[in-house]
Amino acid sequence: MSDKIQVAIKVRPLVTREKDVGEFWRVDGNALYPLNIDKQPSGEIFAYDHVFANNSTNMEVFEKVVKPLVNRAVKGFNATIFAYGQTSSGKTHTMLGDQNEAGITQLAVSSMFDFMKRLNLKDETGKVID
Ligand SMILES: Nc1ncnc2c1ncn2[C@@H]1O[C@H](COP(=O)(O)OP(=O)(O)OP(=O)(O)O)[C@@H](O)[C@H]1O
Repeated sequence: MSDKIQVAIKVRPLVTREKDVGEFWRVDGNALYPLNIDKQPSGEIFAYDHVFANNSTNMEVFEKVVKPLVNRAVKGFNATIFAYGQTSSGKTHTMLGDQNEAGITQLAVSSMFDFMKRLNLKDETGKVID
């Protein structure tokens, strides 16, 4: 990851009220192609560092975007991840997850604890803390 700021888009699945209208976007690689009312590409292209299609999991987002930052953070570098988007775009689902999948916050914290475990840190008696 070379750029200091990276932007990743996660397209969420349609919710019930949107199903009659259908998908608004076609995802291809790291680009989004808006679809017009006939579901044809409108000709515009929006490209980002990463684009995750609507069947992507939070784990995929974590592995691709978050884990490299966690790996740097545990070495002392600063890192920030925030979700930005209009209401109901899926920020909470991505950050916190739901009953079916963990969010990237939980995955990041778990990953940090795994890292600390591998350091075999010892308490004052010399016993490895697990
Ligand atoms: N990947 C996903 N799979 C299934 N459902 C999803 C997914 N992402 C979002 N949703 C659903 O879409 C709806 C809106 O998502 P969410 O509440 O995360 O949006 P939000 O951006 O946090 O909204 P707000 O800004 O209004 O709080 C919710 O019903 C959520 O369960």
